[in-house]
Amino acid sequence: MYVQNSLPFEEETTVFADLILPVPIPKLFTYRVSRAMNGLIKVGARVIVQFGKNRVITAVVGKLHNTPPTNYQAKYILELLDEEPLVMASQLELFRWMAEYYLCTIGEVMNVALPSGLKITSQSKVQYNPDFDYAELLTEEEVGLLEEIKKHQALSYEEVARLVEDTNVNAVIKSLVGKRAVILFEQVKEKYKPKIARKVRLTPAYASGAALNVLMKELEKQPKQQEVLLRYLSFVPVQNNPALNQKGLDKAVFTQEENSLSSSLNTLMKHGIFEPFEITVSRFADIPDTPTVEIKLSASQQGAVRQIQEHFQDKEVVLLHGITGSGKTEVYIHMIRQALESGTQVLFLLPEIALTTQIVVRLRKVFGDKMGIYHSKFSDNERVEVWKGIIEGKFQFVVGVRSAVFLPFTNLGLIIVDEEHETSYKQFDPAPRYHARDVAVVMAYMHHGKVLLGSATPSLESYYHAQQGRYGLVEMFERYGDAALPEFLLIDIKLEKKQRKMKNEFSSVLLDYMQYNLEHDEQTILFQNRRGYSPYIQCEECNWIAECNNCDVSLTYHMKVAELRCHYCGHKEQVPRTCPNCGSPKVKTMGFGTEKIEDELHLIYPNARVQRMDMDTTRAKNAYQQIIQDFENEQIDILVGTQMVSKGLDFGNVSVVGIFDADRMIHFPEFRASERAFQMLTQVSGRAGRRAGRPGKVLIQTHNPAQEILSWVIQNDYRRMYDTEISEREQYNYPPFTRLIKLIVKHTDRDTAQRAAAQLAEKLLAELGPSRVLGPEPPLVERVRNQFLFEILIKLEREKINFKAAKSFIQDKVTDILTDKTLKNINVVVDVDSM
Ligand SMILES: Nc1ncnc2c1ncn2[C@@H]1O[C@H](COP(=O)(O)OP(=O)(O)OP(=O)(O)O)[C@@H](O)[C@H]1O
Ligand SMILES: [Zn+2]
Repeated sequence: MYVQNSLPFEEETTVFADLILPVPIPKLFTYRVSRAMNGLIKVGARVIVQFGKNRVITAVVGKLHNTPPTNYQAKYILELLDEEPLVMASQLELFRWMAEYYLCTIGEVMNVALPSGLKITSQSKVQYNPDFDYAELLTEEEVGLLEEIKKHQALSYEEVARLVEDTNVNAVIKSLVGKRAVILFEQVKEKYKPKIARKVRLTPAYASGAALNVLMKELEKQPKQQEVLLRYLSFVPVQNNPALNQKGLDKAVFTQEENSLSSSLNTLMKHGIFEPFEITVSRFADIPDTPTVEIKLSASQQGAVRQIQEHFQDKEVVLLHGITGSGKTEVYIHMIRQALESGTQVLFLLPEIALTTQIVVRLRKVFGDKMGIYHSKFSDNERVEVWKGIIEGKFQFVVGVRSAVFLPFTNLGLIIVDEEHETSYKQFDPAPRYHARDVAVVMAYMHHGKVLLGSATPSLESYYHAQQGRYGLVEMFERYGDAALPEFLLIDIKLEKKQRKMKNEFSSVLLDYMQYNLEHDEQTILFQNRRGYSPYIQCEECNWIAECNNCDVSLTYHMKVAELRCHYCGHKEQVPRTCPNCGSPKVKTMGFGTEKIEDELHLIYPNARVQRMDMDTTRAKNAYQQIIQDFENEQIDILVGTQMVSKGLDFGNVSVVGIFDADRMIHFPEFRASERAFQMLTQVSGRAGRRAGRPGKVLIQTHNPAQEILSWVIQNDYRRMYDTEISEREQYNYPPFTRLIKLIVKHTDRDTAQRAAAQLAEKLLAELGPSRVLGPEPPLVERVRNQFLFEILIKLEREKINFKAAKSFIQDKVTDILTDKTLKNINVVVDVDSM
């Protein structure tokens, strides 16, 4: 199936290479291969080329041939970076598919696929320093900028200039460099550097018991040098076991302190007693690597494994629907083992947030350092290590977030997608706007491998495919061990308010349960899917609300930093002391987020150990991990958080889960709202009572306890939710019965945006008909970062429509708009399978 790696070249022929350049232009570029490079260059290798007047960029060889381009003179490739392909033929095939399916260019796919450490650039770039751990040193502006840099992996000076408000870009960058938050790249060079540890050891002449005794005597007159030797021996007991000397000791042991011993160590090295050496260390060393623990599957888990295997006989994909705490992870582990034993590679996908200590540690215990980890919180260097490790055969098995689908697998036997319903599997920006679960299915097909999707609350799409017989379905309806599902209490806060029983955001019932938990050393999780202190501030006199300058959205009040912040563009400003509109001092915070709940908890329970977990408290590299660990060690009584607390966490001592503001999730104006609310409520509830003998309680605060969806959650009745929702989807032509393509038209001028969107919609409508084209309409937030948005939603039936042809038609119409001279600077985002 895969193309041959390199052409057998005759001496005389001129060789050309079609290159994949990281640019959004939908074609490959032909460059000329020099004689010297001729026999060496291979498809999938990286090369450096000049592109345009003064850009030097990294490209990947897509094809080798002997046909010169007809309409331009091919430039020479400047440099060949790899002797062996860095991008496998199987990846190229997948990337081509992604570009075609998601309506973007293969260059854009490549750009996202390659860790930036494998890319080279001639411009000065600022890159996030992954080892930076001192967020508290930064000003607010720097924090915002750093977030952007992190998001884009690296930014050029110009890009940074566009992001900072005051004109002094240099000063900001200089400060960030000074604080070691970012790294500057000036020249053309590879960014990846292996991590080196500097070590010292005794030279062979001294590495035995007898020689050491002599040496000890000799050093009696040099107490400092003797101290070096003694310290070395205390860590590396060479007297008892001379072989230990080989591994040596970190040099830092002698140099890192106030009265450092480095000069004495240097003297000893000069005299040939100690010798320095270096080793390359893996960057994953800090994740524990404990020996294998044997796990016995329960009867229900064994049953699930057997059924999955049976389905795999004739199905490519199996959906494992197992309730929260049913022990899906152990089932995965079993399947992974089998696949590895049969000699294939395995990929385990996890949603962004859940990939932390807990599950990784569980997998590490079983698979040790044969397992690679691919995560956005890891540094670029670490990602390069995984990439190369897969090619070298060091990692047969990789656990990773959505971008792990880009890794250089050649022989995938099994892909597991845990929490397959998670929306974070869908990438929104930049292109390719792919869904990692769907890509996994295609990928497995290309590799002749299998896919196991798992969830306690499957997406409607996957469950539908299972109902249709396209996927195998395996279900587990009991928790592991004798743990029971939690009991639910619906708290009518309308009633409590009337009876004046509420204490700020807390119902009396919730307070009672938390009190009980505090007294009995049991833990509580509180869930509010909104960060910050309050979502807006308002003037009591004139009703003025603080809004963002750049976006049509209210500013969130953050108490700890005493600021108003825009959650769409990152804009920040001071909190006004008086209303800017009428001058009244009665400006009040309205609504509540996690920060307010945390704050109130401190007042209500001054002695309780309260921790908040949301995007604001988990920015630093290890913050998330630390919170999880503290909670696991029961050093936290109450954990307050956004959806971060709802995902896959497994704690034994949580007996109460409290949910605020359930109504807002349920009534969100979006066709997936019921499905999402059900998933979110079920998942967060599932964190309670996960061990036998310790039943859990879930308290849901709502204005309307009679809502149907709450009864589904309480009865853990996924099927009822599914049946109700699926019939609505069918009736109104929504997925899984249709495929959605969302077009977002953007412009800084509202009229231009609207005009362009209307034009585009009209053209689409003429061909596709009114039942398939909705809009244009402004989205919930009409303006973001000073761009006005209009959305067009296209619904294409699964069966009736030729998806490929329809997409190509849509792409054409989009190109028309983008190239329309009367619509300067218009931007259109094309989002296939939009969520
Ligand atoms: N066979 C087993 N032997 C010992 N412990 C097990 C076994 N199976 C599951 N467990 C334990 O039961 C608990 C729940 O399992 P697990 O976390 O895999 O559930 P899950 O199905 O992934 O739930 P969720 O969907 O809520 O994340 C874990 O603490 C796990 O270690
Ligand atoms: Zn904004």
